[in-house]
Amino acid sequence: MRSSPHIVFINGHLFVCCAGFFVQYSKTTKTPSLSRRVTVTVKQPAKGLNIRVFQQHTGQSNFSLDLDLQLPNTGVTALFGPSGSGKTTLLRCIAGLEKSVKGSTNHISLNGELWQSHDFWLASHKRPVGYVFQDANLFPHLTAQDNLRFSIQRADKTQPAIHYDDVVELLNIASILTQYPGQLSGGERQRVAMARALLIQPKILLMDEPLAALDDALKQDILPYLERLCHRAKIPILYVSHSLDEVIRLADYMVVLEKGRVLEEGNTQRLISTLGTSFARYQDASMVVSGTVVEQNTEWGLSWLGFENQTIAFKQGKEAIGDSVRLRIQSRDISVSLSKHEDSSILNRLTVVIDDMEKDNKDPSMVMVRLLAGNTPLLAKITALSAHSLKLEKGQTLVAQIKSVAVLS
Ligand SMILES: Nc1ncnc2c1ncn2[C@@H]1O[C@H](COP(=O)(O)OP(=O)(O)OP(=O)(O)O)[C@@H](O)[C@H]1O
Repeated sequence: MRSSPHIVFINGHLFVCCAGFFVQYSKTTKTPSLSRRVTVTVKQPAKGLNIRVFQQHTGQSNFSLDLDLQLPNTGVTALFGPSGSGKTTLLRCIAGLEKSVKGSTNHISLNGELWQSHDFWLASHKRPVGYVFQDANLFPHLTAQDNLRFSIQRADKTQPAIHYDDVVELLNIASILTQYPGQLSGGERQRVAMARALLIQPKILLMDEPLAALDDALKQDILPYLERLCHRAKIPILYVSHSLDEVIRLADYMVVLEKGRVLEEGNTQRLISTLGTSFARYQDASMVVSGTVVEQNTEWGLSWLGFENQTIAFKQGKEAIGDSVRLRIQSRDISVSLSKHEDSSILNRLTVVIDDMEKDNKDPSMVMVRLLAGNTPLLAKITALSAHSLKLEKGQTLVAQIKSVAVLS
C-alpha cells in the first residue's frame, strides 16, 4: 500500500504530496511532473465513465496498466484485485494525478464530458472528483467544520447538488464538527473525510480502501454510514477494496484487476456466483441471500429469514419482523445430503437443485457446487470424494445444510 496523497492549497495553487513527490498544479501547469509514463484513452464519449488506460511504470516495478472500461453511471463499482494490480493507479489516472504522454491519443470522459484526450488535459484540480483515501488526511490545525468549509470554498457553486445539512445528517457528524482531527476516532475522521469529499460537489466519488486503516469494531461502526452514502449518492462511486465482504455489501458492479489488466467484470452477484470466475475459487467464496425477517424467538436468540418459500435461522440482532435482511453464506459452511436428517445439530436445511459443478484446479480433492434455492444461487465447497459417492449431477435435487451465516444488513 502506497501512502495517500496530501492535498494542500497555497496562494491558490494546488500541491499534491504523494509517495515522496511534491507536485504543484496551477493554471500554468498543464500536467503534474511525475517520473512515470501514463497514457489514457476513451473509446466513445458516452454515459458513465469511459476510460482506456495504458500506462507503463519506468523503474523497478516494470508495471503496466492496460484497461478499456465503460463503467456504470450510477451505483458503486468495486475495484478488486491483489496488491499491486493497479487499483490505486487507475483512480489516480481518473483524478488526473498521473501524467499523460504528450501527443497520446488516449482519453477519459464522464457522461460525455471530456477530461482527457490526445489534445486536451483537464487539470486535476478542475476535475469534479471527490477522493477519499485510506487515511482521512484532514488538515490537523482545522476543526472538522473548517475542514468541510475548505471543500465548500473549492466546490463548483454553479449547481450545488449536495447540501451541507444533508451531508452532516447522512454521516452523523453534527456533534463532532467543533473538534480537531486529533480529538476524533479513526471512524469519525473517515466520516468527516467522506463529507469533505462530497462537499466539493463531485460528479464521481473515488474511494481508495476507506476502511482499511480501521480496526474491525470501527469498520462495523462506519459501514452503515458508508452504505447509506452509497445508496443515496446520485453520483457513481469507484470503491477500491481488498475485502470481499465490503464489496458484496456495497457494490452493484465490480471490476477484478490482475497485473494491470481486467480479469473479470460485471454485476457483483452474478460474478461471485458463477463457477469459473476467480471468486468461486476463493477460499472464502460466498453468496448473499436476501429476504425479510418472518419469525423471531428471543428465548433461543434466533431470527428467521424468509426467502423463496424457505427460511434460514440466524443469530438474532437488532432486526425486527418485516425488516429486509441480507445474509452471507460461505461455501465452506454448506454441506449437501440426499435427504433431510432431522437428527443433526444443523438448523438450516434448504431444498436446492444442482445448477453446476466445477473441480478445484488448485486442490483436486475439492469440488465447488453451484446450487439454486428457487432462483437464489448458493455455492457449496465439498470434497470430490463426497461428490463421487453421492453421484452428484446437474439437475439433481438435494438438501443443503447450512452451518452458519453472517448477517450483512
Ligand atoms: N510512483 C511509482 N513509480 C513506479 N511504480 C509505481 C509507482 N506507484 C506504484 N507503482 C507500481 O505500480 C503497481 C500498481 O500499484 P497500485 O498502487 O496501483 O496497485 P494497487 O492494486 O492499488 O495495490 P494495493 O492494493 O497494494 O494498494 C505496483 O507494482 C507498484 O509497485
